[in-house]
Amino acid sequence: MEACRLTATDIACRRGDRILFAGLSLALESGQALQVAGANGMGKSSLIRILAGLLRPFSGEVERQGSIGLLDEKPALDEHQPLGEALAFWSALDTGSAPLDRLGLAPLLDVPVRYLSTGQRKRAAIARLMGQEAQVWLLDEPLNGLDTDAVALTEKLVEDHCAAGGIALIASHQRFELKGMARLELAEFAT
Ligand SMILES: Nc1ncnc2c1ncn2[C@@H]1O[C@H](COP(=O)(O)OP(=O)(O)OP(=O)(O)O)[C@@H](O)[C@H]1O
Repeated sequence: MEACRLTATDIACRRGDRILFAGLSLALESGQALQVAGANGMGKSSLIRILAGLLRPFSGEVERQGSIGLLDEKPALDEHQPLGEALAFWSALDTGSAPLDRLGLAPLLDVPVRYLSTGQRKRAAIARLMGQEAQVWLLDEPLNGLDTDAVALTEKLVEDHCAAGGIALIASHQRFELKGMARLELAEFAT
């Protein structure tokens, strides 16, 4: 994997008329992972969106080197299509292949996306992320709805991604097991 980098310098986030956090800086290089922790409403999803380039920071700068893969609560999969076809739309464009068997999705390919359970939906979103082969993973609550086996698998996939030279930033209030992962407490930047 080509070298990648994600930096945020002195960023602040405004939502409505509130500044949620300010003075936040981070720098991630190839192979590194960071967990962003914080209570509900602290601004974890907003930070992920700023880092992804989907939301402008109120102040400060973000620099990205490498392709971005975003996993959030809205998988970009057509709700009206069977899972297999919804994933096939992306696999025609993506470079990688999704590990459908490992993610327990193989028996679900005929099921319309809208009928998938919360955990199945999350697994499908992870499958798409894997197929995308992006260098920088921005994961918003990646463990939500997953059972114990799927949690362990997701942690392993992130570990492998970083071992291959990728970056992972994980916004979650849940514990995410990854050796050597740094942790950022959003509360320390709350205004
Ligand atoms: N478009 C918006 N306009 C105004 N306020 C917003 C907007 N989007 C989010 N907010 C507010 O910004 C705050 C932070 O939201 P955000 O989703 O980033 O928090 P979070 O830490 O991810 O929360 P959770 O753990 O509950 O998912 C919340 O108070 C939310 O209501």
